[in-house]
Amino acid sequence: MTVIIGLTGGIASGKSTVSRMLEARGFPIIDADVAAREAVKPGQKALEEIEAAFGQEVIQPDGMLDRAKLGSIVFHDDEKRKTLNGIVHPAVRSWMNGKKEEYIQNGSNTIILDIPLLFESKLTYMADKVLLVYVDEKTQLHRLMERNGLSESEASARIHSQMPLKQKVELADAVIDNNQSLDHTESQLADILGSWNLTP
Ligand SMILES: CC(C)(COP(=O)(O)OP(=O)(O)OC[C@H]1O[C@@H](n2cnc3c(N)ncnc32)[C@H](O)[C@@H]1O)[C@@H](O)C(=O)NCCC(=O)NCCS
Ligand SMILES: Nc1ncnc2c1ncn2[C@@H]1O[C@H](COP(=O)(O)OP(=O)(O)OP(=O)(O)O)[C@@H](O)[C@H]1O
Repeated sequence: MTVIIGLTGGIASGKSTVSRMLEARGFPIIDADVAAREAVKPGQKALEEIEAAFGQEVIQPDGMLDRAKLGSIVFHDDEKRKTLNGIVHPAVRSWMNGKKEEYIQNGSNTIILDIPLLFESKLTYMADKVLLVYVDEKTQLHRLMERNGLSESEASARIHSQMPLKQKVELADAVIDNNQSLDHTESQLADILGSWNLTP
């Protein structure tokens, strides 16, 4: 029976960092952010629905979604973010389920679902166990500003559009403290993989 692990956290808490460590150990990763980018490629229904809902201003001259523009709208407006989620999330779920079936067919023992909004979108039913990548808010803000070149207010708006990470700690089956070095993160990951007896 294939074990499904939900990998989650908050924006810039270190999910991709941990999923790269898992990938390096041979675990298949299904990334919701990748699914969300696939869903809004030119020609996809979701992109047409986004244009209908948000206007031409969020579409670049080359027909691609203007992610920065749309982000500047939805991370400051809960209702508009709900509209976007309603358009994109069904396509994300169906893409992830398709990939999951492929890996199950290929005989994977364990599949990692990297889902930033696992708790917010009530997707815990998709996972047998949930692994949270935790970081304190100050570090999260600094790393997000640094990585994305965002102002403090833009970064803070993104962080506060999600469930507080502290709240997610209580809901997860295991937590990786990603506040310190990458080695420290990796050694916690190794311990969890061992205690859960997970193989790729
Ligand atoms: C708003 C968009 C265009 C901004 O694109 P951008 O390239 O700046 O960010 P990217 O997609 O790489 O997401 C970065 C991180 O932002 C956070 N985030 C993204 N979307 C959301 C959302 N709707 N609500 C809360 N947090 C979000 C996640 O932590 C994600 O890992 C994009 O995030 C998007 O299409 N979001 C809607 C789809 C979605 O909810 N994706 C999250 C995974 S399911
Ligand atoms: N332990 C660490 N020490 C220092 N920097 C780190 C550590 N872990 C992650 N980072 C850096 O913090 C930033 C956010 O990490 P990462 O991209 O893995 O987060 P994420 O949760 O995948 O973000 P998103 O929600 O946007 O997908 C990156 O620039 C990454 O290199």
